Amino acid sequence: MTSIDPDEIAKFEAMAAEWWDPKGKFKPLHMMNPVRLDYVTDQIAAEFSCDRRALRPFEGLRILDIGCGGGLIAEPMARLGASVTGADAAEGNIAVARLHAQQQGLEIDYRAAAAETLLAEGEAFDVVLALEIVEHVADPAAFIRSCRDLLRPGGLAVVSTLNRTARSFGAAIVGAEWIMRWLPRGTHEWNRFITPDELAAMAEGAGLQVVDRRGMVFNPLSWRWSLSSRDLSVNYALSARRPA
Ligand SMILES: C[S@@+](CC[C@H](N)C(=O)[O-])C[C@H]1O[C@@H](n2cnc3c(N)ncnc32)[C@H](O)[C@@H]1O
Ligand SMILES: [Mg+2]
Repeated sequence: MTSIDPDEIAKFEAMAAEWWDPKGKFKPLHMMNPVRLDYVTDQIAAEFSCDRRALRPFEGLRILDIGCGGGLIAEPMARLGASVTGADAAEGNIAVARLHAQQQGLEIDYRAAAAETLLAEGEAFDVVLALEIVEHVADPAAFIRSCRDLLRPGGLAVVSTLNRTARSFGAAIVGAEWIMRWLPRGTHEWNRFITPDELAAMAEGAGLQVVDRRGMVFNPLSWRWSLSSRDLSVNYALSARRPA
């Protein structure tokens, strides 16, 4: 089994140099990053009863960021004290991520690998982050099962992706690719987007307990992102626990 879809990896290889350019092709991820980080941090802190006021609240936690890209989330996780492994199937991304972490003086274990490769190596983590990757893998349900297997019992998975709605077509394809041209045309394929119910069913099918679902909403008037428990129509995240 491989979760790798070669055409998808090629798209990301071609954009690798732009990961840390906030005005480049990953502008949407940079814009969304603070709100995403808030969500991920809250979920992890709640699940593992971390002391949010501590200097390094995630000290002692082993976090895997699967499909880490340039490390936009792996880096803040390391700053919060976690021991972070970042894996991506695109080697160019890993080269960029390694160099950037080094420049920041951060120690992150970066690997050019898919989830299955880490599994074969017998790795297990307290937290698996799979942000904006399920819509790019070959078989999302099988990928979620690999994420489960990479969690130790009692571990937490946080998955974020795009819902498959008329609004997500308008925002992610027409808005971000055709009008704003933030992303090259064809970066996203709408029919690969996954609804929250479908993602929850995949998680439950893998034996995970869904603990939270949250929308990440962009307001074009204030140009701001916020979290919402009601509006999951475009971007959203789901957290699920592997039972102990
Ligand atoms: C949209 S990017 C998201 C990057 C990062 N998670 C973030 O949100 O900032 C998706 C990433 O997943 C990677 N990817 C796609 N399929 C993968 C697979 N099967 N195994 C590992 N990485 C994969 C791509 O190379 C790309 O870097
Ligand atoms: Mg995406």
